[in-house]
Order: sequence, then structure tokens, then C-alpha cells
Amino acid sequence: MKLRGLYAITDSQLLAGKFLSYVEAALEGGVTLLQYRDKSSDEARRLREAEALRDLCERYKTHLIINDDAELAARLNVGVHLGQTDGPLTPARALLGRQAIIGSTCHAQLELAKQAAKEGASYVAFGRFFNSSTKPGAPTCSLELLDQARSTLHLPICAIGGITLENAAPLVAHGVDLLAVVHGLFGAESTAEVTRRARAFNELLKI
Ligand SMILES: Cc1ncc(COP(=O)(O)OP(=O)(O)O)c(N)n1
Ligand SMILES: Cc1nc(C(=O)O)sc1CCOP(=O)(O)O
Ligand SMILES: [Mg+2]
Repeated sequence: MKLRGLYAITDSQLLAGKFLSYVEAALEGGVTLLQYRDKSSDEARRLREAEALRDLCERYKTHLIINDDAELAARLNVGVHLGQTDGPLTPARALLGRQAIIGSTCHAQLELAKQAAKEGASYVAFGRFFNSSTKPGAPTCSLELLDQARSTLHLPICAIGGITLENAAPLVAHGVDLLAVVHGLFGAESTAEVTRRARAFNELLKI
């Protein structure tokens, strides 16, 4: 499966009161992967929102990915993104099946990415590349690491962390397939601006 394009990630605080309208605006502009990222422990809300996103994604033929929670992903028959402390990949692959999209956070460590590839990851994510208001404490990653990853790995490479339309071009030039974005997409003043940004991110990846 070709995974290349905009990877939109939701943020419950940023999208409070405009959750579905902003997500739909992004989908209008084109989203390859949509990640539901909610760090709360409100299980009922998480299920409700994830179901709503699954229905929206079906309409727009976009892949939904659940952050952190392989069980919820299995319940909805969608993909999952796992960080280094979110549980191992192998059982998640067994739970979700061969076709499921499973992503792995590899920070700035090529060895983690090689291991994730061995364990059946569908893509590997490196970051953060820039200052991030969503996750300011995430470890930093360099463009050189992307060069090494591109020449070593045969998986789609995702970049994350502070990505905006203004700073994303070098990431693409260094081999990134997926631009994962929260604030640079959803921190917009209107749904029209979210759609414009989504289109513009996709244009950057058309090379
Ligand atoms: C595409 C993508 N890349 C990295 C992350 C970060 O995952 P993790 O390190 O588990 O941190 P949290 O997002 O769970 O706080 C991600 N979610 N998505
Ligand atoms: C969730 C997340 N993980 C990161 C990592 O480096 O692993 S950076 C990050 C936040 C991404 O949001 P924004 O686009 O607003 O910076
Ligand atoms: Mg996580």
C-alpha cells in the first residue's frame, strides 16, 4: 500500500467545539492518514469520537489510525500508532491482521526503526523536527537521520513535530513520505483555511 501524503492528527483541546467540522475540512483538502489522538481516559468519549471519525474516513476513503490503543483500533477495524511505551508491535499485528496500518514512533533512532520494520510496522515516524506546542518535550531529530533512514529502510517514512507549510519542504527533500501535523493544520482560524492548508501540504509531497 502506498502511504504518501498528509497525516492529520487530532488534538482534543485544539479542536474543542469544532472537532468534526475541522476534521472534515482537512479531509476535503486530502488526508492520507487521520490519527485520532486523545490522551484522556474518558473511554466513552473516545469510543464515540473514534466511531464518528471512522464514519467520516469511510466517506472520504481515508485511513483512520488510533493513537496508543490497539484494542480500540481492533474494535473499529482500523489502524494503530504505537509509541515506545504503548505496547509491542508483534501482538498488535496479530490482533489487527496483516492488512492493518501500524505505525511506530522511532524518535531519532534508526535502530528503533529497523526493529519496528522487522516486527511488521507499516511506517516509521521520526521527530520532532521543529518546536512543537502540542508536544514541546519530545526529543529532537535531524535531517541527517532522515537521509540515513531513507537509504536503509524500505518503509514509508513519517516526520512529526512542529511541521508547518513554511518549514516542511526540506523534510520532503530528505525523503519523507508522510507529514504528520497537528497545529500546522488544525491551528487555523476557519474550516476554509484548514482545507487550504491540507491541499498545500499535499502539493509539497507531489514530487
Ligand atoms: C505519526 C506519529 N508519530 C509519533 C507519535 C508520537 O507517539 P508517542 O511517542 O507514543 O507519543 P503520544 O502521541 O502517544 O503522546 C504519534 N502519535 N504519531
Ligand atoms: C504527538 C507528537 N509526537 C511527536 C514526536 O516527536 O514523537 S511531536 C508530536 C506533536 C505533533 O504536533 P504538532 O504538529 O502540533 O507539533
Ligand atoms: Mg503513544
